[in-house]
Order: sequence, then C-alpha cells, then structure tokens
Amino acid sequence: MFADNKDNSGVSSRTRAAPLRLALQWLESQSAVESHIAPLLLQARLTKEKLIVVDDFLPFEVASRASSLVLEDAARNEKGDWSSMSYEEVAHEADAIAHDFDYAEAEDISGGEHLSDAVSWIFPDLIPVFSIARYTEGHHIDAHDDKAHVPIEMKGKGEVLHSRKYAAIYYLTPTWKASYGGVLVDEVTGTHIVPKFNRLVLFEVPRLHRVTAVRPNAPPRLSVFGWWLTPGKLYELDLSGLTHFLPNEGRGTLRGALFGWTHTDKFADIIDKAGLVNKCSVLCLAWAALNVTKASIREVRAVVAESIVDSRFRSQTLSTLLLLDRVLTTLSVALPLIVAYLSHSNGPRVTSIGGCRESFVAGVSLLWRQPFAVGDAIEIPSLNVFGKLLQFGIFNSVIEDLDGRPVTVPNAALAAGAVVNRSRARLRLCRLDILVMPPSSSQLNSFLEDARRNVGGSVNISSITCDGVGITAKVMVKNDATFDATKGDLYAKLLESAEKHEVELSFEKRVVFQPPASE
Ligand SMILES: O=C(O)CCC(=O)C(=O)O
Ligand SMILES: [Fe+2]
Repeated sequence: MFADNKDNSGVSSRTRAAPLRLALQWLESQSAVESHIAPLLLQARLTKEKLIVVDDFLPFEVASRASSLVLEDAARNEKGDWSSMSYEEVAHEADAIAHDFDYAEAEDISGGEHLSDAVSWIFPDLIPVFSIARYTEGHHIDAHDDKAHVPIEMKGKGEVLHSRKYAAIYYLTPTWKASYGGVLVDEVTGTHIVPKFNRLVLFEVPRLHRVTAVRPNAPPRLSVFGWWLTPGKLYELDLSGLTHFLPNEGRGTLRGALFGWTHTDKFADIIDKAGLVNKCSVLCLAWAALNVTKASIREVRAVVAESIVDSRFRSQTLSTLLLLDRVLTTLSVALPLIVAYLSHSNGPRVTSIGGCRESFVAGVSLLWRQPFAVGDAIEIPSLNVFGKLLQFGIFNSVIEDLDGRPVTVPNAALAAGAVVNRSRARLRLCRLDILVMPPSSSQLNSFLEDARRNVGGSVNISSITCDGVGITAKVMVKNDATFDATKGDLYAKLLESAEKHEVELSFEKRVVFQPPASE
C-alpha cells in the first residue's frame, strides 16, 4: 500500500493522510516490507561494500507515523522501560568517561517493535536481536567492533553458539543536524554518518566504529539498533574484543558480552535490576581476572555468573567487595597482582578507564583493607570533608557532609591522604554554637560558669555582636553517642543554666560532631 505510487519525497497522496493504524499495519506485513526492501538489493551491496548507508529506507509516512510513537515515549523522559547505560558513578564529573545511552527492548516501546521487525526482515533467515536506543546530552560510544558470541537455545540441539554477522542502525529522530553531535564514525574509512531520520546503516561485523557525544540542546537521538546472528564462531574474541567488557563501551556490545558470558535469562534479568555500578564492577573485575590470570573466558564467566546470581549481589554497597572476594578466591588471584597490573599497564583497555584508573586501583585496595565501612563517620582533613560514608564505589565514594549534602570523593583521594575514621575512635567532640542575650556582664559570667559545670565541657564566648553574645560549647562524648541525643542534651543543659541566670538563649546556630584532633 505504501510502496507504490511514490512522488519525489517517497510519499503517495494516499499515504500522506494515512492514519497511524495503516502505517503499523503495513509494518506488520512481512511481505509488504520485504517487497519494499527487495529492490534495494541490500544483501548484494553489503557483500560488496561491507558498509552501506540507505537514506529514506522505509516509506516516509510509515517511518514518521511509527517513529512518532517512539518519540513520544522517549520525550516523556521518565525512566519507564528505558534502562540507562550511563556510568552513574562518574557521570557528574567534568571529564566523565562513559555516558553511553539509554536503551529499551523494542517490544516495550510502542512503534518500536514494528520498526525493529521491519529492519529485521532485511535478513529474514538470520536471528535478529534489536533494541531501541535513546541518546541524550553527552551520550556516546567509544570505538568498538561489535564482535560477540551469543549462545542461543535451539530446539532439539540445546545451546548453539552464534556470532553477530551484520549490524544495523536505523535512525528515528526527525530533523537531526550534524551540529547535534551523535555522529556515527566509521573508523575504517573515517566516514562521518549523521543519524538522519529514516536513514539505515548496515555493516558486516567486525568493523571498528564509534558514536560521538550528543551535544547539549539536541533532541533525543533515537534509533533501532542491533545485529543478526548466525551459528558458529565467525571470529575469535581477541584482545581488542575484550574492550567489550569495559563499562564505557557500547551498550549493544556490552549486552552481547554479558549475554555471551552467561546465557541464562536469569542472569540478564538480575544484572539489569542490580544497577549499573555493579554491572561495571563485575565487568572490571572479570576483565582484570582475565588479564592477570589468563584464565579462560569460560572460567571467568562461570565465576561471575555464580556470584551475580547470589542474592548478596543485590545489596549495592557490599556487593563489589563480596564479588571481588568471590572472583578472586575462586580464581586464586592475588590482589596485589591485579592492583599492580592495573597501575602499571598502559594498554588500550586500561586507558579507556581513563582518569578513573587510579581511583579504581585505590578502590580495590581500600575494599581489601577496609579501613572504613558504609555508615562510618569519616574525616578527610586534606579535603576538609567530614561526614557519614554513604556509599563505597569502585571508583568513587559518597560522603554525606554535616549539611546533609552528598560529597563524591574519588577513591584515589581517599587512598592518597589521611582518612580519620571517627566511628572507630573512642571519643568525639560535640560542638554547639549559640547566641545568648544576657541582661548584664555579671549574669553572663555566672551563666558561663554554671553552664561549664552543667555540660561537663568548655563553654566560652566566641563573638560579641549587636545581636548578642556568641557562645561555643564543647563536650566530649562516647563515640557511639547519637548526634541528635547529644545535641539535645547539650542544648537542654545550656538552657537550664541560662534560665537560672536569666540569660536569654536563642536556638542553636550550629551543632557538629568534630574530631578532637582538630581542636
Ligand atoms: O547508534 C549508532 O550510530 C551506532 C550504535 C552502535 O554502534 C552500537 O550500539 O553498537
Ligand atoms: Fe556498535
């Protein structure tokens, strides 16, 4: 219905008015799609040219109608069915390494399934694996070659290893401009392919390519992306193939790698639910184990799969440590060896961890030594940071400071200087700053004396302004004393002395637990 009667824009007058329903109906018809595709001679061209770019791939009206559904879904900008591939731990840093992109299963996005089916019918005899991608500001993929081995359950044959044979990307964002970034760079020829609406890119795997970062103010960059699989090992996953295991590599390749590792649905599910920090840690560790021990991928895969299925993996903060422990014990890898390897190697895979390498190494070493645990009050004098350790990541840790703000500290900084673990200290100091309004200086003095006795610590004048007299009270408390109880107690005692000497007391201005060493 849409393939005939084209004018120059590829749209017939009838199709211009075609409602969404007709567009979807057309996409659902394999024969309609196949007869539209056949004259494009894609297979023949691909065999000859290895990478081809096809503009106006589907009838314009069909492409617009169906992709408008995907656009609507993506524009809602809620998480919904979209999963993030961004590296959350470093994403807010100025030179964050791996923003990557969001992806969704084609069948979860309305219109997405229709479009990915249509693309998959280019090679109806191969096994298609397609998803929908959404790239927004900063999202990109570093150079990779898409190679992956994927075990597929075949009726009567059990599991059969497949390889990715062809890759396709079909772009869905109308009016995409080169200035928005998000350009697909074919590293073989240096060609820059702008993700124009209704443009299809096909290439034979392996082929080195990357996606440049999407610029601010660009609309979401949407695409159908994926591969066709064929039975057998088309290629070896050589060292460059190992880049697939790194967190900042493409979602497609990463997923493929994960899938290839474990081949259980359970694994894929759990890893998706477990959160990216863990995924990345697993990948880093497995990658390190592979390199250090020269263990076979099969061995590492078994260990990783087993560890991940373990329910402990789901508790975010300890998971890395548990996993590390598990992987290392099973593989009998000496930790210092991994640390040494990571810090001295300057191979391409380590470089792609970029500025985070030191922090990763520090993270591994801190996990091993455990000088502090999540929940501990820690102080980093060199950074002037004091607060509760909220999260311990493989690259960064998060400390909640006294104002309740999360402060992200690279592990390299944690390992570099002194870190005081207040939770493991015996005593600590509680300091309270407050304003008093004494009727006379003699009443102020008698209040101070009384207060010192009452609180069992020091109570001194810190400032005198027209608003009143600033008082600082300090008291040593047991380390396990809670902040609120200590604060309340200190305030109550000051109030008692103040009332006794007819001194007016304001509400506390600031109360902090402080390390005694800094006094
Ligand atoms: O979106 C693109 O242009 C390329 C995507 C890609 O290379 C991948 O997902 O592996
Ligand atoms: Fe790719």
